[in-house]
Amino acid sequence: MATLSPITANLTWADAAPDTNFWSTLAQGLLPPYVNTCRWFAGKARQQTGFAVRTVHTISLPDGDVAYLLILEAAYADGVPENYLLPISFITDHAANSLPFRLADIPDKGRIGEATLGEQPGVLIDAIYDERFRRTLFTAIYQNQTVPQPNGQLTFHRGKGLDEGDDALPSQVLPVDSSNSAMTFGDKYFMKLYRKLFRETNPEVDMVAFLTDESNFANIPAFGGSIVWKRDDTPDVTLGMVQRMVPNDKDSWAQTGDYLNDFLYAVPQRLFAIREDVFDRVELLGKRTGEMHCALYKPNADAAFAPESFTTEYREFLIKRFEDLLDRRYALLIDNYTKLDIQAQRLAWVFMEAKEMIDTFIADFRTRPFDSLRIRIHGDYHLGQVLAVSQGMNNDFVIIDFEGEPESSITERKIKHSPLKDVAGMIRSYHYAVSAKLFNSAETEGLDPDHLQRVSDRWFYLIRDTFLNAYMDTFGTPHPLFKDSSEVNFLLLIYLLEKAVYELGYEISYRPSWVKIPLKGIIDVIRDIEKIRLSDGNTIPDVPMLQTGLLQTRSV
Ligand SMILES: Nc1ncnc2c1ncn2[C@@H]1O[C@H](COP(=O)(O)OP(=O)(O)O)[C@@H](O)[C@H]1O
Ligand SMILES: O=P(O)(O)O[C@H]1O[C@H](CO)[C@@H](O[C@H]2O[C@H](CO)[C@@H](O)[C@H](O)[C@H]2O)[C@H](O)[C@H]1O
Repeated sequence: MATLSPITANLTWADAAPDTNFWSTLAQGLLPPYVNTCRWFAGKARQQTGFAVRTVHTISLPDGDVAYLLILEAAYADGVPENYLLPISFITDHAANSLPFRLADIPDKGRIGEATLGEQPGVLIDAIYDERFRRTLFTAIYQNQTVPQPNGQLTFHRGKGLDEGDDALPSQVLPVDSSNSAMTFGDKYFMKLYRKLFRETNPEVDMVAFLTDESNFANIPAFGGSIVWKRDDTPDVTLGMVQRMVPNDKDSWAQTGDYLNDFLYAVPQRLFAIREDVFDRVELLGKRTGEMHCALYKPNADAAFAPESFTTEYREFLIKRFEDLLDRRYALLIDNYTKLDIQAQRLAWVFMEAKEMIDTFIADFRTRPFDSLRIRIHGDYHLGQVLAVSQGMNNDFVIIDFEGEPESSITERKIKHSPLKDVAGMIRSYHYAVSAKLFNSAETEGLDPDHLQRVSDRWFYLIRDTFLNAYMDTFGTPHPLFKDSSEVNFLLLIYLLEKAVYELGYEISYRPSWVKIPLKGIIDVIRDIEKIRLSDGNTIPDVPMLQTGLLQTRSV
């Protein structure tokens, strides 16, 4: 908890909702330092100019107390402000012992700060750690409630995946650190509260509904309901979603980490060891990824999901977005350059020096003929988005988190792309997995970094090609979505580069010690672009395969 002086106000917590002075004191005092410690807050690396509580929704708790759903605006020196959802409860010292949960169990990251309100000392907490608040949200969904608020209404919608009789399940907060907050109910349901908010419905709800209702895709959790803030003449804002809980051993990031342990232990002995079942798992994930894209490819679907070609509009959108992303990343790198270690600084230089070449490569995308198709995709596909399931599904995978890239606007997240963007996401993730393991483990301390890099690359290329081959095999020929291997390779390079450049910002903002991983990913693509660059530098007639050449001989 931030060690700031407690705030004091004359009002009682129950009367706080309309008191703008109180919220403004909070937004200028306790909230900024607190929010800056939260994993879900994406503005840490930006120059913040202030916070403001824009809306306060009241949630009445079963014992007569209240919690509030704050819409907190974060403003920056550059760019538009962002809005975040912050549920908040006030636990008085007096009431602390009679609650259905123990204050001592709330982790520091859930404690906003001390306050004395109406002469009652206590602590302000993130309400997800308040069992009464969690229960109230779930009951409201179960009962399809609509709760009027001074600014619109909160609509709780119950989906098909929620069973009768499940209205009073014990709940807990999942200890995962990610862009949103996760809670579970009776180990049967999973609720996600979205943190960064947009003036539009969240694409995750559309995607989950389409994959369940239109395609019967079995490898996602069934839809259990949603929480939406509705106002007249303003687009709906999705605040949360419930899905069936998938009993999973771990996500594929953790599972790949386990497999990599075996690999890691062999490295100091100069052994290159990958178990056969690692390849089986990677192949299965390639197949499930292909099946997810088949399920999203419905030639007769309505406009939101119908396949589209590589129109000029899309190309211009992608180019503009990429150029903006690059500009922001170069600026972010310059601002944070001195905080990087020497190795990261070297990689950052190579990236900055390749700017012109990258610009030319992107520009080629403007005019290059493309006959491949675009569809709705997962959008933020990586190993952490795939749960490894053993119970009932026989060591299979379940794909989650269809929210898209946290940094993109919601409108952008609904734009159709080549599914190779997801494929690139997973390839990047394998690169992350091996890099994080080999370069951050005690077992490899003191080993020659160049040797480690070679070993890491070898693992990565083998796994990447195994994944790609299994993915491609899922569709049969001719491929419904990709015209030929040259288009596949060009698109993969462009999406790999875009993803790694995106990740660079993610790491600078959230995990500065991992910045080297996406930088290395960027440099790898730059090397591939260098290979295919023609002396006249204008167009690339045929794009050869990345590194190992497996795709080159494949027909698609
Ligand atoms: N349906 C589910 N069943 C069980 N666990 C889940 C489910 N959905 C998500 N999780 C767990 O919660 C974590 C966060 O969920 P995710 O959808 O990725 O949220 P975020 O948008 O915050 O990244 C996942 O990594 C996974 O461990
Ligand atoms: O919070 P989300 O799951 O929506 O996604 C964000 O966080 C991810 C990290 O948790 C981030 O993924 C990056 O790190 C992963 C390892 O932790 C790695 O597997 C991914 O390849 C890498 O992109 C993701 O980019 C971000 O959007």
